[in-house]
Amino acid sequence: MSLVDVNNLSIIYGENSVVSNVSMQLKRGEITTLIGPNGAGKTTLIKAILGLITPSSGQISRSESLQIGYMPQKLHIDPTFPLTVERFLKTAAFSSTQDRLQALESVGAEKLLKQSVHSLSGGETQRVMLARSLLRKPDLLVLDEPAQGVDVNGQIELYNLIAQIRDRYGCAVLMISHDLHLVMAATDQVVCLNHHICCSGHPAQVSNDPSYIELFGIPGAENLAFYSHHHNHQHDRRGEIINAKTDISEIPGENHSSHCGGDH
Ligand SMILES: Nc1ncnc2c1ncn2[C@@H]1O[C@H](COP(=O)(O)OP(=O)(O)OP(=O)(O)O)[C@@H](O)[C@H]1O
Repeated sequence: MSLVDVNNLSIIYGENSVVSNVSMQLKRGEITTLIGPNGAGKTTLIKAILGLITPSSGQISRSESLQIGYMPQKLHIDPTFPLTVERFLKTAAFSSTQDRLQALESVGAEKLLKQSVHSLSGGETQRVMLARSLLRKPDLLVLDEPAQGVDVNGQIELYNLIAQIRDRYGCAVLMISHDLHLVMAATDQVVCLNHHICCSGHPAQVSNDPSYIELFGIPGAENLAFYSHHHNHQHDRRGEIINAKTDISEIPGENHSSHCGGDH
């Protein structure tokens, strides 16, 4: 059974159709990644799922007493405001010392408890924000570009960590990412959004193809996978559909944008 069921959702701002006819399901134990170009409507869709935006049409059904943990894109804290990680965690939800330590321990950051949030590295900040979102013991964890400001090695660690959290808490995870290839390391369902859903699918078998590893020659290349999907249209630069075609299956190593014609 789904935790969240999105049905024919559309969100229109003025004359701008930002999210158009989107249907998707979020299930316990599954990691879903939203990919798509800037301005494609990813954050808007997430806000609607969080209940922060009323859809123009369509429905979002949430399972009863659904607990959602949300990790925003950025931490906005006045740099002159003294704040330890412990105090920052206390602002999230009612939690005991043990809860806070356990959340930090889940993200491998227990040693940061007494440290100032202003002195954290990019990767440490993301871990602490992740720990904060875990304090509500969420059924659904929503992460808006969790790997922002984290270097490539840190990103691989972060995605592995998210997969571990999914296993440990048994929650569903919905995240936005711009890095298709790294995200493949820890995703069950990929949804490619360009206002409407262009394509969606499961990551396929991890590729051992030498040319694939050569193409993405980074640490953790063995984690890279590709996914297959059908894409039956092209977009112009603004994301408008300009040419509906018969189904095309992507092949390993082929660039998604070669089919899309858009810049995603
Ligand atoms: N409250 C609003 N009123 C009017 N337009 C909005 C509003 N919120 C978002 N938009 C517009 O909707 C479009 C989609 O924005 P959104 O932030 O959802 O995109 P995104 O896919 O998350 O982009 P990015 O990858 O750049 O973060 C943008 O053109 C944005 O300007």
